[in-house]
Amino acid sequence: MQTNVLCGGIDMEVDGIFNGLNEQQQKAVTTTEGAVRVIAGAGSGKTRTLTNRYAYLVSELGLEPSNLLCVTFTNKAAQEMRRRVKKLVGGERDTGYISTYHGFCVRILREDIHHLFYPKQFLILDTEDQKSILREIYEELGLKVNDHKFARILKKIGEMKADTGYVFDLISREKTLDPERVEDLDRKIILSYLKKQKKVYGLDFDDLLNFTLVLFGEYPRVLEKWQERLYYIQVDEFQDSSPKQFELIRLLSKGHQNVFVVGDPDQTIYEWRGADPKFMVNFDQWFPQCQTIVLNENYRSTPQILNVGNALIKQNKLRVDKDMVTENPDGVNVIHYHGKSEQEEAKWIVSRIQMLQKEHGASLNDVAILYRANYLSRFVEQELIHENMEYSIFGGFKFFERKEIKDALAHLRLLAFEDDLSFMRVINTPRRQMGKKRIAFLRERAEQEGASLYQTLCNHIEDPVFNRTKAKEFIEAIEAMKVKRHELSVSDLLQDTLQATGYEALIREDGDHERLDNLMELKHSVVQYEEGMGEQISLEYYLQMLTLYTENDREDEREAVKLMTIHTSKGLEYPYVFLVGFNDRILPNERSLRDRKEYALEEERRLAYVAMTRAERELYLTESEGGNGRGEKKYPSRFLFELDERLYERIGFIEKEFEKEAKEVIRMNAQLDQTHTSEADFKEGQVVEHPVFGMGTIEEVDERKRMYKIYFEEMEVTRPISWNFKRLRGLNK
Ligand SMILES: Nc1ncnc2c1ncn2[C@@H]1O[C@H](COP(=O)(O)OP(=O)(O)OP(=O)(O)O)[C@@H](O)[C@H]1O
Repeated sequence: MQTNVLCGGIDMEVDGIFNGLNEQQQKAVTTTEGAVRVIAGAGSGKTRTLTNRYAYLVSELGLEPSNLLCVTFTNKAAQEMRRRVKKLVGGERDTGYISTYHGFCVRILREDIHHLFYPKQFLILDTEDQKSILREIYEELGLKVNDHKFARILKKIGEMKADTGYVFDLISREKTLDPERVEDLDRKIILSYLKKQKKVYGLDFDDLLNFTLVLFGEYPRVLEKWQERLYYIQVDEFQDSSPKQFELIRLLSKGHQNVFVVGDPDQTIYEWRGADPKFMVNFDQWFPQCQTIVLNENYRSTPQILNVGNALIKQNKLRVDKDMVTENPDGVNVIHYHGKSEQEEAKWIVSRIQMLQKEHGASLNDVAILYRANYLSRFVEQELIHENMEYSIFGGFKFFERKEIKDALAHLRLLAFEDDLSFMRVINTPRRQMGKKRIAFLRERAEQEGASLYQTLCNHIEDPVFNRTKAKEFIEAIEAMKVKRHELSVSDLLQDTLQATGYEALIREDGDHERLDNLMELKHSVVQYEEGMGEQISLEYYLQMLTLYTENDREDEREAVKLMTIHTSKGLEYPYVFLVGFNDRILPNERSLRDRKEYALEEERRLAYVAMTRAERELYLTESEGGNGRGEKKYPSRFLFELDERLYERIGFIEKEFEKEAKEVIRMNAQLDQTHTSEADFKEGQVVEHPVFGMGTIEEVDERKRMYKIYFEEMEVTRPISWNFKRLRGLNK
C-alpha cells in the first residue's frame, strides 16, 4: 500500500508510512481494530512501528489525536514519540495523550478529581517533598531521624499504597485519620503522613494511579466518558506494566476495545518495582480474541552481537522462547576484555575508543559505556578525564559532581583550608539547627572580624545565639580531625571525618543504597590513589589533584562519549557499546540476588541482554581482577561463563587457576544467596545474647556487609557478627 502521507521519522526522508517497514511491521500498523499484542524483540523496530501506527490512525484513518491514547514508559520516550509524530502529522495537533502512565493520570485528575472533593490544582509530591513531610513529622514527634529511616518508612507507605483502600480516608470529609490514637510508631508516622498530604491536597506518584482507579470505580460515568473518548489505545514497553497500570488500560479499553500493546518479555527489567510480565505473556487471558504479531527481525546489530545476546537470554527459564534473527552483514567478533586491575580496564577502554576514532573514523557520540550501578562510572571517568576525552553522563551526574561526593570532599576541604564554601556545604548536613538567622549572624561577625565563617563560629560558640544547636559538636569533630590529620592517611582521614561529623550515618540512615555505594567508591578511590603513589600523600596534594576532576565544566553539546546505567540505556542504540564492570556480584548484582533470589538472577540476565542489544556494530564486555570497595576479590560475571567461548574473542589472559577459583566462588556464593537474609533482625542499641560470647549490645548495623558490630560486655571486645547467624537472641533492655 502506498500513501501520500509524509513520513519523517529520524531515518525516513519523504516517504510513505509503509516504506521502510517489513511485512510484520506493516501488519502491526494496519491492524487497528480489536486487541493486538506485538511481541517485539530487541532492535526489531518497535518505536518505528508505534509511531507510524499513530500516524496511520491520524493521517490515513482521519482520527483526532484527542481520541488516541499512547502510553510510553518514560517521559523521554513520550517526548521522542511526540516529536516524531508531529513530524509525521504536522506540528499543530495536540499530542497530550502521548504520555507516561503518570502523566496521563494527571490529565484525568486535572479534569475530574473534583468528584473526589479535591481541587483541580492539586499538588504533585516528588520524593523530596515526601521526605520534607516526613521530616516535619519526625520533628513533631520528637524522633531522631535515625530511629526510623526515611527510606524504610517510604517503603512502608508504598506498601500500604499497593492497595487503594487508603484513598477513601484521603477523600473522606470526615476526620478518619487519627494518628494521635495509634500506639504503633510506624503506623503513627504513616497516618500522620496521610493527614499532612490531605491537608495540602498533595498526591505522590502512587496516588496518581490510585486516585484514578478509585475515581473510575466510584464514578462509572466518569470512566464511561474516558472510555468513550479513547477510541484507540496503544501501550509501549508493555512487559514492564504493573498490575495497576494494566488495570487502568483494561478499564479504559472496555469502551471501544481497541488496544494495542507492544513489548519484549526478555527486556523486563522492572520486576523489582512491581512490573509483571504475565500481562504480556498471558495477554489472551484478558483479551481472548487478541491477535499476536511477532517482530523478530533485528535491524540494529551484527549477527555476532545478536548471537551473544540470544545465547545469554536462552539461559532464562521463565520466558517465551524466541530467537532474534538479522539480515545485517557480518561484523567483527564481540570482545571480552579481561584486565588485571580496574585502572587497566579503564585504560584499555579509552585506548580502544581512540583506536575506533582513528581507524574507523568513529565519533565520540557513537560510543556508549554502560554499567550496572552508578558508582561504577568513577573508574572510567577518571581515565577519560586523564586522557582528555569528552564524556557526559546520561540521566545522571558525573561522579565528582554527585551531592554526596561533593559533601564528603567539602569536609576534607574544610579541614585543609577552612573555606566558607565548604563550611556552608557541611554545616547543616546533617542538620545542626544552623538556620538562616544564625548564619546571618555569623556572616556579619565574620565580615567585621575579617575571619572565616568557621573561625568566627569557633570564636563565638559560647554566644547564646548558638544555644540549642549542634554547632559545638561540629567544631569538636572538626578540631579532633585537625589534630589527627598529619598522622592519618587521606583515606583514613576521610573515613574518620565522615564518621565523626555524622555525615556517613546520615547517608546510611537515609537508606539510599546508591548514595552509600558512591561514598564507598570514593573511599575506595582514595585508597587506590594512595596505593598507586606508593607513599603517604598530603591532604592538600590530594585535594589539588582532585580539582582536575571537578573543575572541568564541559558542555554537553560537544561530541562526547555517553556513560549511563543499563536501565537508562533501555530503548537506545549506539554503534559501539562497552559494557564495563562485567564482574560477578556487580552484574548480576549482589544485593538483588540476596533480596529476590532466582527471580533476580533472571532479571539481571535480562539486564545484561538489554545492554548487549544496544550495540549496532561492536560490543565489548570488559571486566578486571582486583578488589571491590570492600576489599573482596573480583571475578568475571557468571554470565560470561554461560557463553560458549566460540561466540567471542578474548583480549587479556585469564589464568586457569583463576578461572577455576572464580567458578568455585560463584558456585558457593550462589548457594549462600539462597539462604541470605535481606533485612536485619535487630536494630542499633538492641541487647542480644550470643551462645559463646554472651551478652552484648549492637553498636552498628552494617547494611552493606550485612552484619552487626556487637560489643560483648564480659569480654570487653567488639566483634562483627553476620545477620545470617541465627543464634543471636534479642533481650529486653
Ligand atoms: N523495517 C526496517 N528497516 C530498516 N531499519 C529498521 C526497520 N525497522 C526498524 N529499523 C531500525 O532498527 C533500529 C531499531 O529500531 P527501534 O529502536 O525502534 O527498536 P526497538 O524494537 O525499540 O528496540 P529495543 O527494544 O531493543 O530498544 C532503528 O535504528 C530503526 O531505525
